[in-house]
Amino acid sequence: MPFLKSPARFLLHYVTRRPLAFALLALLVVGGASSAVGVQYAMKLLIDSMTVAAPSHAAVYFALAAFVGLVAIENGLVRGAAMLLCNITVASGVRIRLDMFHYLTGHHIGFFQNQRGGSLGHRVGALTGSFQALTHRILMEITPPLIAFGGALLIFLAIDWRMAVAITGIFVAASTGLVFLGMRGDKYHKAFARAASESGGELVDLVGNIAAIKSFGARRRESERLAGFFQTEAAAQKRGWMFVERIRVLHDVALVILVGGALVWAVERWIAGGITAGDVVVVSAMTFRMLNGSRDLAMALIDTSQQFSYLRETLEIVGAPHALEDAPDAVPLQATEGEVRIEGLTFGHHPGRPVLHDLSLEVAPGQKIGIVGPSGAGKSTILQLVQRLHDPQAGRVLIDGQPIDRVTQDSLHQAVAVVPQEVLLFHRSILENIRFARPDATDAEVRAAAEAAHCAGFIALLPKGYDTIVGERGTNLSGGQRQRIGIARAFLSKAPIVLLDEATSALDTGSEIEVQQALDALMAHRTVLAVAHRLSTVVGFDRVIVVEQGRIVEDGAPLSLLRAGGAFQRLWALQAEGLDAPIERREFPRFVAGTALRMFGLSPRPPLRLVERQAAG
Ligand SMILES: Nc1ncnc2c1ncn2[C@@H]1O[C@H](COP(=O)(O)OP(=O)(O)OP(=O)(O)O)[C@@H](O)[C@H]1O
Repeated sequence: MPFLKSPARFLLHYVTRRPLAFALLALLVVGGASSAVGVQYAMKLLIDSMTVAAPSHAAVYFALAAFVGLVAIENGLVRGAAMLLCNITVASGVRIRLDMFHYLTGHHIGFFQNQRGGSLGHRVGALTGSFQALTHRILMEITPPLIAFGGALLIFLAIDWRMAVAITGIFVAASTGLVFLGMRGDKYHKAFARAASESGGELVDLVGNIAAIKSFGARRRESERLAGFFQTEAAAQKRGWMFVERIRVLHDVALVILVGGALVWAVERWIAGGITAGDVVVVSAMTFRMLNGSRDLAMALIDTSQQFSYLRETLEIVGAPHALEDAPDAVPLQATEGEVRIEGLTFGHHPGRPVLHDLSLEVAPGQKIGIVGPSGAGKSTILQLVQRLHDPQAGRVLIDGQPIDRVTQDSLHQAVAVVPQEVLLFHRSILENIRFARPDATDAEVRAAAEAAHCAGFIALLPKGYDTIVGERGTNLSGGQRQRIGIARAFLSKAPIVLLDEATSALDTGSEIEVQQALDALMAHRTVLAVAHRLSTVVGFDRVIVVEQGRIVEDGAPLSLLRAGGAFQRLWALQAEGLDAPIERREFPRFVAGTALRMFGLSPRPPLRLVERQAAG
């Protein structure tokens, strides 16, 4: 999307999407502003026709008709322009937000981890506001005074060229002076924008963490903290606002002096017989209008420049190039069997600090493979690379023989269902949340998926069954229930490959049994890669790989690995002994006795294991 690179391109892109509407709008604006100039001239004609020695009624009525007619035309055109502008910008606002949402969601997952979600959403919404403000300023606040100035110049030239020169000088000096002064206030406006964004972000953060605030009884404390942000914002807002008001005062003083001066000059010229009474009226009215216009023009120019810089900043963030694009010749993945092949993967989040080292793995269709190992070994990273959430520095992943960086990301994600530790739910009904996995699924298919995932029982007990709204992020459901909704989604997606990332580790034993039953049903006839901390969950798997420091150190059937006396058996022994739990949770006397025995070389378990565990942990 090259139009995301600069504010001017952005504006032009959305203007040229509706060329006829914007052309008509420009015509209406120019017509309205020209009619306003015509009104001034008709006023002069009217007064002149009334103040001649022998007024002609026909000439008076003609001038009157021209005056009234032009007033009507001006208002009609301006109102028409405003209505058309409303229609165009509202419709463009919908398009802009949809385009931005589409582009934003194409960003790499790491992009979102480094941004505040609320502030990104706010920026996407604000782009519409910027487009509307800019089109309004340019068409309704900058173009009319410029046309009024051009028209006035012509009228003044017809009356007295010296006045034309004087008024041009004044107009240009007043506008540029105001713009110059106004730009000096830019720092205040930027400071206000920064403070407003910070306090807005704080507010969103607090509302999002309301449970923590309540559980720590921190309402008062947090509201005092928030007050600090609001006060900073208010002070910044006041500084910017008062700066503008002071400029206005300056301008008003200049306006009184200049209009007064122009009027005195015009009256003196009339006394000298150089110009007519109509000329005096039009000179004073035009001078007043132009000086007022110069202020509006200057304010609009300042505002436009601020909107441009805000737009530029937002486009730099939202419009940053996508780190992970579909290849230009990407085709949809044809995943029928569900074979996963990982070839020589080397990957690190930071260059020079690899998390995975030349890791290879073949998972046959329908095979269930458990991935175990110490914390930080790179287990979840393997799952992320199979989903192509990152591109590796070396190596590749193939699904049914197709390299995943040669297929479309959407088709890849449809073929790979993920059940994470924390299932993310939308503030929608249960039915919609499950159907999220496959929008064209019928109600019956959604219900069948829910049954298969052992959800039907608890859904039946909810106040509105499948139509119950789950609350933001699923807060109205228990952890185990959310997990089973996640499993129902995976059922519905019909993906041949399932990735489980510690799907049961956050659950209590009761919930775990229910979720495990749902998972067992899900895993049947699918290829499964499951990261597990509780080793008992992978005992029934076809294979287990042990990952340590980004390398596979052991690979085999769980029971044979248990007998092999290697890494898996060590992990198993540690877990069985509870040594991978924090010391304070362990049975203290047993720990002390065990340590004493080990000190005297009497321990049935070599102390090396403890040392290893501590080193790994
Ligand atoms: N977004 C990230 N940016 C930088 N480093 C990261 C990021 N995500 C993970 N890491 C690092 O990559 C390494 C592997 O992380 P990974 O989550 O794959 O480990 P894991 O084996 O799944 O651990 P655990 O069992 O604790 O979940 C860790 O050292 C971790 O700190």
